[in-house]
Amino acid sequence: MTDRPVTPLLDRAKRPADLKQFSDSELTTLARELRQETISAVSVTGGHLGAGLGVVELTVALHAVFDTPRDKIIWDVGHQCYPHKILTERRDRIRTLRQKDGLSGFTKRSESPYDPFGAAHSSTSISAALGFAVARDLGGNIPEGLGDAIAVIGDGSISAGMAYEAMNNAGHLGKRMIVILNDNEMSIAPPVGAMSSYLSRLYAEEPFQDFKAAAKGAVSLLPVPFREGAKRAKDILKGMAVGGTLFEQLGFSYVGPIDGHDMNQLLPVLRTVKDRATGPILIHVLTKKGKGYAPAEQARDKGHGVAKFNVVTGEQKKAPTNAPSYTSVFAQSLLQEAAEDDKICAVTAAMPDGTGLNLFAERYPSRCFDVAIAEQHGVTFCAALAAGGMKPFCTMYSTFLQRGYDQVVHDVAIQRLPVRFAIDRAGLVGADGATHAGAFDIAYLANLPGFVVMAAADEAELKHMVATAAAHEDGPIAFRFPRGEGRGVDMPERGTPIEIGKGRMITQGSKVALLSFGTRLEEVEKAAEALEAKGITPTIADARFAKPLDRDLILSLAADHEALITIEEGAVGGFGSHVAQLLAEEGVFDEGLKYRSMVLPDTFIDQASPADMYAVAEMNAEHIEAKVLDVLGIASLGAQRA
Ligand SMILES: Cc1ncc(C[n+]2csc(CCOP(=O)(O)OP(=O)(O)O)c2C)c(N)n1
Ligand SMILES: CC(=O)[C@@H](O)[C@H](O)COP(=O)(O)O
Ligand SMILES: [Mg+2]
Repeated sequence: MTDRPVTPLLDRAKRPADLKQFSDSELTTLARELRQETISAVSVTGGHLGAGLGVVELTVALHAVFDTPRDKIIWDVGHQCYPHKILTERRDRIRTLRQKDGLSGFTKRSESPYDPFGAAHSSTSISAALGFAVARDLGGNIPEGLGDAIAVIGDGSISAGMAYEAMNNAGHLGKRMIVILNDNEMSIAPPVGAMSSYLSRLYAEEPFQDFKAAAKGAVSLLPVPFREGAKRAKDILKGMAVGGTLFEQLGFSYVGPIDGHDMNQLLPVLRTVKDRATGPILIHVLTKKGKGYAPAEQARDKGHGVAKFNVVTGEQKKAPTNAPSYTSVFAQSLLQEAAEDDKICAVTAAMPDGTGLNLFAERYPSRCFDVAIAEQHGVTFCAALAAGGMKPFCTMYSTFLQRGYDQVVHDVAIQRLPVRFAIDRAGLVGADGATHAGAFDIAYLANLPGFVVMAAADEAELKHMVATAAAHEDGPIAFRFPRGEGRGVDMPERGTPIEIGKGRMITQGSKVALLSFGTRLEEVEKAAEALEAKGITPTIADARFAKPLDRDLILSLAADHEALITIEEGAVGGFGSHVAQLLAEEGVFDEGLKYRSMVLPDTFIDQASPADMYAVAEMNAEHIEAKVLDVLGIASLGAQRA
């Protein structure tokens, strides 16, 4: 059902400045309409539903109290920004969210001046807010002006080191800035870790103890009705009652916790903070992820990420699948390996479901670790697990592993520790767009001495690579695989370790060799079929390894063919570059080999379906076919004839 909700007040709110004309009770009604509009929009696009629903009142209150875009609202991760987009002159395009040529599912500077800082990876917002605050105080000059800087960060995202690095710096600098801690007691999964327990303690029912001490602090920031209302004061002072919050010790004034769905609390607190803040302030806001939409509230993940759905029933329209997902093949294969080897353990950074490790956690709870959003820690933790004789599988999305890169180099690679990196979401991922593309891991891992880097061409290969990684003890090893379902190939009962550095021939042809690394192999095979019809039979090989390269395979392909083309789902500097280096060093170019390397282009590709994104990258079957014709000079002959 895609009927639009009736939204008379929202229809009048063309831009945030219009909110200034509304009374507080109208703002409450406006929030109700905004929630309905958000649900309606996501029902036709799919996307991150629960987080946005949880911040509807907060979004309205922030835009009503502050003056955006002069004041900067910086949404951490940005997955909760759909209501913000609706209020900031993008309502007309809200039903294009996450679609090709549509609105991004995250905040994006190039999209709107109301998005002062882009995001999608978590825990950057406090650093960004501090940067804006300092730029303001140093006289920075931008067209929208520089006013208040407000970071809105979730209880899941505040687990990451960056947030503490930023608070440490902000508390020291003492600049006026605002951090809103949006505490819904959820990450994607229920949050884990001591910090999460600490936040819960801040609002647990504890007896009110020390009004006097508290009165010196945050309470003086609050408006009179708040100071006088014993119940509210009690609520707000609970943080003080447990002896001064961590945030205060870091130099922030702490206000809260307040009910983030109650405009009568949000508006006065924000107004007072706006009027009186002199230094860094943290406002602790309690919200419910998925608030106001029963199917989201009741879902295990609180509607974190949904497909298109029926608004009335909440039923999601998931596309039928013909093959298991790569993630599930990985997860099942790891379970098989772990059943045979009690040293195998698994680490995720707040993505238990996305990586399939929820299954591992169920079966082997003592060997599975959700370290929260803390990729840097997760990698070093794995390094030491390996140093301690365990066999850790550090299971992360390619894009999030980027955050742990120094740890990969310094703690894993230099010490030659056998950490197994299971890299999910390799290549272009679709609706999450450029921020989530797994574009760089081949390049950033294959340049590290001693690393083994593999890519699975299909789900059976993935199974073998899990077995290979489990068996590999001589230093770090990584294997990558994409988002989505496999090819539907026959699957072995168990994976068998592959010889390190050995690729495989797929078909023997002549003239041109196509050397694939990863799941573009399917497109290569489609291209070969089309080429057959033109009388060209390419040789096809699956490299399996970007490091160590299968020198014999590559040099023999080079020797036996007029042209060699590599293809990989990664940026320049990866597999193809290593092949080119080998060929150059071996003098193969001196003999006249025609060499081409198909990699992701040197641009960030916006969201679309993966196939459409690969079309932009010119890496689908038709592009491979065209590349072959071009390198053999056949396309140009055709062009001359035309
Ligand atoms: C560095 C990084 N790691 C992992 C993720 C995946 N991720 C996106 S949102 C999210 C949960 C965030 O929880 P929280 O900040 O509490 O926001 P909520 O969804 O509860 O509103 C995670 C783990 C990410 N975006 N960035
Ligand atoms: C916002 C975020 O980073 C995650 O929610 C991400 O969108 C999940 O991606 P998958 O859907 O591929 O698990
Ligand atoms: Mg949360």
